Amino acid sequence: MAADSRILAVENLTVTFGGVHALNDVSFTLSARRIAAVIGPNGAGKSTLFNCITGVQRPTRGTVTCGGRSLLGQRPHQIARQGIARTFQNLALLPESTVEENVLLGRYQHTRTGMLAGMLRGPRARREEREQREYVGGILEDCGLAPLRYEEVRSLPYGVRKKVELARALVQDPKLLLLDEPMAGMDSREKAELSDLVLRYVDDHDVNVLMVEHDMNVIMGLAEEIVVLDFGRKIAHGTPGEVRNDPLVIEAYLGAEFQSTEEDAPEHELAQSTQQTRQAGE
Ligand SMILES: Nc1ncnc2c1ncn2[C@@H]1O[C@H](COP(=O)(O)OP(=O)(O)OP(=O)(O)O)[C@@H](O)[C@H]1O
Repeated sequence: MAADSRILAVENLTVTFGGVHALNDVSFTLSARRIAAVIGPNGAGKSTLFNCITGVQRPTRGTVTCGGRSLLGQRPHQIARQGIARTFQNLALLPESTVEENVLLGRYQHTRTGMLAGMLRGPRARREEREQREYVGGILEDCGLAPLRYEEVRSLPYGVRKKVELARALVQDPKLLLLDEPMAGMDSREKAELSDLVLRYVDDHDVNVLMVEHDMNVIMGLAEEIVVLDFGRKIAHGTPGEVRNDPLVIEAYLGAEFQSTEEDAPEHELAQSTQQTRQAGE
């Protein structure tokens, strides 16, 4: 085992904007479990947490380490190179480029030939470009996007664009994948498809996922571990069963709807379908 195998450790993380504590002394460690979630009401600090992990936001105080290595002071592209990939709450795609072109952008840190060689299109650059397109083709296939490879992103429905953004994160071959509201704006069929895709990907790759998502059916079906934020503070961290029965979480966010009597028994259609997929893969 490596000296520090913890995939992500957040310690005393604090971010202050003027008088507002977007994050207030938040600490947690993700380790063995593969899919984790951060939940909480609007303004709880979820996006700020993602911004700190990806180097977009410098914390006022505290540390973030991945695999034992501090991420503080690193630029977003340096953090991406360490295997941390992210999707955004609001799509960050190039609408006038094709699906393939958008997803290829995710491969840039895996290319060896530089920009100049690429522009001059020497044989090495051409070979590398072919390899990258093949790699991207495989992920597009996995994501069900292969038939749309040469379509411009702006012509696609919102749910499909969310998938394109996920594909762009997956081609980075990340060890930590941060998904910021990946299911927002999707219908229940699209959510079930995307949940299955995430589960399959996690089963087939050495990757940990941390997601922010408001749909509790999705969270309860996918996450093995949940961190709950409220007004910038961590109010709970545990399994779905623990979190949904936590009085603080019920009061701040969930209400009584997700309370359960039977640990880890999914009550919802999507949770059942994703759990079945997971069991089938075991
Ligand atoms: N750049 C900023 N400047 C000032 N305040 C900010 C900034 N970014 C976030 N905040 C504030 O910090 C708090 C946490 O915001 P954040 O976006 O992290 O919450 P969130 O949990 O992601 O919310 P949502 O679920 O609505 O996306 C909020 O009060 C927000 O208004």
